[in-house]
Amino acid sequence: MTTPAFPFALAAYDDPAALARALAAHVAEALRARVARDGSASLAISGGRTPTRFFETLSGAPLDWSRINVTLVDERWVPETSDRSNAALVRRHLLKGPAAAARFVPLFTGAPTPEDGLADAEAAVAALPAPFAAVVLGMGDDGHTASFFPGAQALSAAIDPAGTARLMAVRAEGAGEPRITFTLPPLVAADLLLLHIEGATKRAVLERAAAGGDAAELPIRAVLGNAPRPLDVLWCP
Ligand SMILES: O=C(O)[C@H](O)[C@@H](O)[C@H](O)[C@H](O)COP(=O)(O)O
Repeated sequence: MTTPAFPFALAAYDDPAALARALAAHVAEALRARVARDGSASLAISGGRTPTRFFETLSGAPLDWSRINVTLVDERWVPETSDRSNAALVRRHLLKGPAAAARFVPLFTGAPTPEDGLADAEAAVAALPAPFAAVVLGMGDDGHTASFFPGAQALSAAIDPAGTARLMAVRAEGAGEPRITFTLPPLVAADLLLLHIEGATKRAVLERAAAGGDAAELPIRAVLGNAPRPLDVLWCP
């Protein structure tokens, strides 16, 4: 067996419920540790279809949620009335029960475009305790993570490990609507950085990415190649 260009550590679970329990336990532990150390903590989570069960499980975690800030790794530039809104997903599935006490910092500002809203969104996230205690990434079948989409004009700036912008507006064919995303540096600086993927297709994409090649083709490579240690991946069929 050849060593992959970008090593990662994969934990495989039997089913989505077992994965969600393990993921929620890891994230809760990272949040608890940061609250104990600093008095507050922040968490950045992904939207899309995969994380719903994880959100539901985490919402019941016995944490001092009033000390926890929650934001999104990326957001589609739509209001919360849209069924494409990641913020709406977080409100519906995470910010309830004990987790209703968390402070949520959405990325959508109501401005007409993400370029117009960028400064206000930057100001909102600048107030978050940094670095993130935990970041949970997802991945699309095209190898995008956060809003690092193949073919996006902003891609090389968004995944520049030496970049200084925290947020960036992104437009890409595969993205649907315009988006706003955290850039690579604040994401890989998290105390705990996890990738949550489900299904054989995504696992195959991850393995192809890890074998090496250009991040412009499979942007998840930017995370695999710049994470401070082999990326922790939670997977189930
Ligand atoms: O807003 C988004 O779309 C996400 O934050 C995105 O990066 C997501 O994690 C992947 O697209 C996977 O999405 P699925 O879970 O729907 O496959």
